[in-house]
Amino acid sequence: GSESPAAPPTTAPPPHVIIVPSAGMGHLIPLAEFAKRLLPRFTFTFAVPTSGPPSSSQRDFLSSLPASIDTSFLPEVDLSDAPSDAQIETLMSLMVVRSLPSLRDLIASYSASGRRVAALVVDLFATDAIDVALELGIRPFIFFPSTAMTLSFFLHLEKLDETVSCEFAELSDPVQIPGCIPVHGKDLIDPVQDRKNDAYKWLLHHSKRYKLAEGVIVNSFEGLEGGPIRELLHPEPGKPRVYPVGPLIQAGSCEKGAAARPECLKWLDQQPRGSVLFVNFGSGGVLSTEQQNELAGVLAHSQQRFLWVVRPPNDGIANATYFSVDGEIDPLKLLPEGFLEQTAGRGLVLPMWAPQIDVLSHESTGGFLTHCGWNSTLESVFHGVPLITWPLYAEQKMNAVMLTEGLRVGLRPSVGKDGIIRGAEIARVIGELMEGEEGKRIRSKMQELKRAASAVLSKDGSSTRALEEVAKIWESKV
Ligand SMILES: O=c1ccn([C@@H]2O[C@H](COP(=O)(O)OP(=O)(O)O[C@H]3O[C@H](CO)[C@@H](O)[C@H](O)[C@H]3O)[C@@H](O)[C@H]2O)c(=O)[nH]1
Repeated sequence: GSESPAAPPTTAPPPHVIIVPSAGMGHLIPLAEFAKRLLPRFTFTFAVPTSGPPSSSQRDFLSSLPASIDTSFLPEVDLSDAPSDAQIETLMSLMVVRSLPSLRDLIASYSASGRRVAALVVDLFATDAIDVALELGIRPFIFFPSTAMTLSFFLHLEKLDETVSCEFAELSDPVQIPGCIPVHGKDLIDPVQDRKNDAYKWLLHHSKRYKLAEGVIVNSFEGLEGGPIRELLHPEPGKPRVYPVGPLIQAGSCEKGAAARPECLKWLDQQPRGSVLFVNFGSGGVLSTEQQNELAGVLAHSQQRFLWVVRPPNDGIANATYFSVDGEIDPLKLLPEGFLEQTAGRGLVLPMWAPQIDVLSHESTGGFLTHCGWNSTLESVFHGVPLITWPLYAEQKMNAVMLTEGLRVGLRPSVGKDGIIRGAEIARVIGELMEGEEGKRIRSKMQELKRAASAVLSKDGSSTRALEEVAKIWESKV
């Protein structure tokens, strides 16, 4: 009897992919959607750099993901030496750089256990992690959670830096980003507004490193951003390959009729079709006290139905709740006196957070006053909701320019000389969007984009094909 039973067929585990996000829900959410689309062909680990305990929103979100997308919070790094006025891009970048040794250990532990690590996906401010991938023979990819326009700007920044000597906001002519509508320097992304600041140096540093990646995955599609995407897809030496895979957005979580359906959705069920204005400034956006009161005044004195996610105002920084939305103050207490009584029934205020996808996909929602974060924008496009663009920070002003002057799917209120959008102007754009002729035109243009968004995600759509190309590369051995 030399015959031994045949070994049972073993299926090799799927290749593994490590994802390095930089801080903030706006970066985690699209990365997770991206990973979900590639199950079960790959398994994933989020290797999350930290500088303190992760926020509960971050934890809850990561632990709600399918089992084959797991999380490893990298050991806390110390950022206490960073200047107290360090900008968010500086902090995010430092956090990644200081987490590289533990990232290297984590990847090595996978390789040592015989798992093939097929790719390292880093997000826009985590390009330093590319060095670890190159060192360990793993394919480096960048996931760009923002617009193709911003990506085009990143790739063009080195040249701008060499040719422009003043601050960009001082340029009299608008800046021409390849493939994009012209933008005034003051509308470019925040970290380039002060070229002496470390945030600018970091951005320039990252932008020069994009060519080290084997590919850049961007959460957009040609029907939305034809100009920059055609430009980005055009091969040129020193330019990374770009894969437009968007819109990657979350699906709603609250079934109609479900027992645990949140109150705000039950309230929406009672409202007329397309009648409610949804007001929300992303995962971290806050208004100044004066600005918040101005908005509250309009909502209190108009007849407009609304659903408003209210945060404690902040007079210093517009992204005050970015790293955490675990607030201690009840923001409803900070609204102008009498606001809740005046708007009862017609309006609903939610402290801190809303099930945004469920709100945007609800038929009662007829408009979205947004800070123009790219996820919020894509979610609105996907559900065909027209916009009032109210950019606050990061690349949001660029997004607003694209949405209002380029695509014309939103109205942008003008900001006064003192930096405040006054009540009359707020009332004008709300009235125009919800009732006016321009609003009708915007609504129908948004419906066109909505159809284009589902087409690119269909079986033969361009985003499905781009995603498939990425998967094929990862499945092939280095
Ligand atoms: O009450 C809320 C608030 C937010 N969200 C979700 O959180 C995400 C927010 O993302 P986004 O709209 O992109 O805003 P930010 O969190 O501000 O995103 C950061 O990251 C984006 C992608 O890079 C950039 O476009 C933004 O400018 C930047 O601030 C979206 O999926 C929302 O649906 C909720 O579900 N409920």
